[in-house]
Amino acid sequence: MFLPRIVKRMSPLLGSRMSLNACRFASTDLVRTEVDDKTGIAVVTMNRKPVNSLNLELLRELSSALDAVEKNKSRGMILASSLDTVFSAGLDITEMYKPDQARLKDFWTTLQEVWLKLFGSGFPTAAAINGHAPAGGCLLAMSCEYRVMRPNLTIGLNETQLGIVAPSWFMSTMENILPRREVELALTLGKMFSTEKAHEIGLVDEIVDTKEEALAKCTEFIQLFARVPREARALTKQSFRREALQKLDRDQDLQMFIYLVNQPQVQKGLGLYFESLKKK
Ligand SMILES: CCCCCCCC/C=C\CC(=O)SCCNC(=O)CCNC(=O)[C@H](O)C(C)(C)COP(=O)(O)OP(=O)(O)OC[C@H]1O[C@@H](n2cnc3c(N)ncnc32)[C@H](O)[C@@H]1OP(=O)(O)O
Repeated sequence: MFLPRIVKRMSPLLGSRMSLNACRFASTDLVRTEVDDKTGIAVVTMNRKPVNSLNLELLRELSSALDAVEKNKSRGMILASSLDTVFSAGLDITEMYKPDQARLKDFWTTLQEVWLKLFGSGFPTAAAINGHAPAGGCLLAMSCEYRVMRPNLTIGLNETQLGIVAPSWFMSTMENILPRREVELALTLGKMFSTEKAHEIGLVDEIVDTKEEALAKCTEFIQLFARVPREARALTKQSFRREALQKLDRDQDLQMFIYLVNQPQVQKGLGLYFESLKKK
C-alpha cells in the first residue's frame, strides 16, 4: 500500500525538470508513481529487474497505482519503465509454469483487474515505450490511448509463437487500435513488430529517440484534453470501450485460463520456451 507514503518534496536528487515542478511521489519497490504538480500528470514507472515481467506482486502494485491515480484526480497517466531496453517482457512465465494453483488464480484475477482499470480508466493514458513490449507488455501499452516508442525495439502479441492463445480481451484491445484484418494476421502469426513497422500500421503513434522525449510527447498528448470537460471525456472514452470491457466474463475467462495453462502440452511448451530464454 503506497498511499500513506505519498510525500511532497522538492528534491535536489531529481533531474532538473522534475525538481522544478515539485512532484508528489507514491512509490513502492516495483512501481514508482510521480505526480507532476505543474501538469497534474502521473508517471507510473514499472521497476522490476531484469525485464519487468508481470508477476503477481508487480500486477498488484500496478493495480494500486491505478487506484491512486484515479483517487488523486490526476490529469492523466503515463506508463513507463525504469529499464533501459525493456518496457515489459509480458507475463512472468514462472507464474504459469508448474504453478501453485491458488497463486495462479490470484495472478490471473489481478491481471484482469489491471486491464479493466487501465483500459477502462476515465483519465487520459499514454505509454512511453522505452523498451521491448512483447505479449502482456504490449497489452499494457495498447490499453493506453497513445503510444510513443523508441526506435529499433519490438512490440506485439507473440502468444501463438509460444503455443498459447491470447485471450479474447487481448484481441479486443488490439482491435481498438488496428483494423480487424491486421489484428487477425498479427495474432495468428504471433507477430512481433519493429518500432518502425508498428508506427507504419498505427500500433504506435510516434517514434522518438529518448525516454525523455517519449515522456514529453505523452505529456503533450494528455494536455490536448486540458480544455475538454473531464466527465464528458471520461464517459465518451468508456462508452467507446464498453463493448470490449463488457465482453470480458471474468469468471469464465479465469476457468478457461486455469484449464489451458494446466494442459500438459501447454506446460511442456512453456517449459521449453523458458529454457530457451535462459540459454539465450
Ligand atoms: C483464456 C485463455 C488463456 C490463455 C493462456 C495464457 C495467455 C497468456 C497471455 C499472455 C502471455 C505472456 O505475456 S507470456 C510472456 C511472453 N513474453 C515473451 O515472450 C518475452 C520473452 N522475453 C524476451 O523476449 C526478452 O527477455 C526481452 C526481449 C523482453 C528482453 O531481452 P534481454 O536480452 O534484455 O533479456 P533476456 O532475454 O536475457 O532476459 C533476462 C532474464 O529475464 C528472463 N525473462 C525474460 N522474459 C521473461 C518472462 N516473460 N518471464 C519470466 N522471465 C523472463 C530471462 O529468462 C532471463 O533470465 P536469466 O537472467 O535468469 O537467464
